Amino acid sequence: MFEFGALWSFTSTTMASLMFLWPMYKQFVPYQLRDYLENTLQKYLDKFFGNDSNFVCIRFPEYTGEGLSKSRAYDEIRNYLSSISTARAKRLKAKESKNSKSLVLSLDDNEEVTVVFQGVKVTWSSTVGTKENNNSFSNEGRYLTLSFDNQHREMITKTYLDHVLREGKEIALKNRERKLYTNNSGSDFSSWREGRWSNVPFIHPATFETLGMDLDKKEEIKKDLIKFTKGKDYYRKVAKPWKRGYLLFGPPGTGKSTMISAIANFLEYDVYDLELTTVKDNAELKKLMLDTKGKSIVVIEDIDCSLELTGQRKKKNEEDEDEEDETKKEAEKLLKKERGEKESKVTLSGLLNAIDGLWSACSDEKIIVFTTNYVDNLDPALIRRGRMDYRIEMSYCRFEAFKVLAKNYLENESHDLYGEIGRLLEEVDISPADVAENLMPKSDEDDADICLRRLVKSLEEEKKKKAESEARRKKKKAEGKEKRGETKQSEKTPRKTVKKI
Ligand SMILES: Nc1ncnc2c1ncn2[C@@H]1O[C@H](COP(=O)(O)OP(=O)(O)OP(=O)(O)O)[C@@H](O)[C@H]1O
Ligand SMILES: [Mg+2]
Repeated sequence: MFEFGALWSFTSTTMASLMFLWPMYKQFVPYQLRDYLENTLQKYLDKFFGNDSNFVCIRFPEYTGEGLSKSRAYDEIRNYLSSISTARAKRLKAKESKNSKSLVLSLDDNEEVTVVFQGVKVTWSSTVGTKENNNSFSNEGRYLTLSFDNQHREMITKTYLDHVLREGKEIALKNRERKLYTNNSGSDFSSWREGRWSNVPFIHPATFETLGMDLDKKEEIKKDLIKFTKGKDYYRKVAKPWKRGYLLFGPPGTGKSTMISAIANFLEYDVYDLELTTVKDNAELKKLMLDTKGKSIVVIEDIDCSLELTGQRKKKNEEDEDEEDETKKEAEKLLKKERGEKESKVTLSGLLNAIDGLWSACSDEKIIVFTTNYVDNLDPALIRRGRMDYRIEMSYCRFEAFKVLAKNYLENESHDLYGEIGRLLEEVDISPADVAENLMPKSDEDDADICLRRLVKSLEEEKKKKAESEARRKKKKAEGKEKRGETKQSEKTPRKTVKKI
């Protein structure tokens, strides 16, 4: 009885002291010493209970063994842990993201978090090495440790670690600052310093919601894009590189460039704006393409003006018509030579190879976009299916597109003038850019009513112009007919005379 009482009083005193001392220990003992003490204690306890063979630890140092290069695996695991820690860890570390959009939370140093994966419990801990080796030159500076029961070794080292790295990579892609790249010209001084592409943050605000176009067409495009992004296995199955070509064509100001930004924002892709005229030759073009990363859009704007990509295949009779143009182009070439500018030697076949030659399988998930005002001017080989898989015609502004623009610019969804505007838009070909210009308030006094009236006025003017030009065209045609009639008559007369003779 006495012994039980003594044991009880010893246990309760020890527990009370521990409860009292624990917070002080946590607060006052430096974490390096705590780390050491806890690890040693753990080792003895494991030995005592015969547990030491059951636990496996994998250490992931921040720096790789090779000099100062940062370990990619460490970064990916940290990304993976950031979302888990935010929900579960007691101590977190906050850092401002690169684009300062938000704070990024991660597991604090010397803190741990437990994760259950497929029913198996694993523990991640984040450690800062001891003082002697805690410097930037040491591989032991900071590291993450994964510990788990030995019986799950196979599953954790294969399935779970794969899952962690994949998730980490995806999180990094989501959090990254998106870029707009442009190619440096070969002769540019900066090209060898900065690489083939220069970049700036991509911050264009266009989205599919703000894009004025036929709603069904918009939905169709979005569906196609989503299908593409989920198509990794499909493309592998059909043995095709994971890429898709879009051809955007239509008159100026109909939203082709805006559509590219909307696609980039929708898919969260980078954009490579390729200026073909500054690419020296086919070899450089190939290198540029090889230097692009996945999850990106490679854009060649105004492809019909970029290079003479149709020249070699022109029919004979067209060549005569273009003789005058040729002379002009020759003069321009000479002028360029005099100025020391280099002529691009990229050819159609070079471009075709760069788009879907062997290189295209080198990086995944890439969209190639061509834009043009004159689709008929392009060589059929350049825009055949398989190369340009999806053709999108950006057309003049009709009522549905107008409603989107009115909502964007005026925050207006209905008005008495909508009926009249709808009718006029069916009769007149006006670009969304022109409609947008009319809808944009020019002063603080400009309200929706004033802007819509201004639009009606310019639509009516367009209608009048169209009627006038139609009348002129008809008149010309009639005059032409008349002339031809006269000529024929005058041609016929001598023939008849000849016959008579
Ligand atoms: N469909 C549209 N929806 C919303 N805004 C548009 C649309 N089309 C044009 N705009 C507006 O007009 C401006 C010019 O459009 P954009 O540059 O996209 O036309 P584009 O078709 O690329 O013209 P170009 O053939 O001359 O390059 C844009 O900044 C945008 O504000
Ligand atoms: Mg454009």
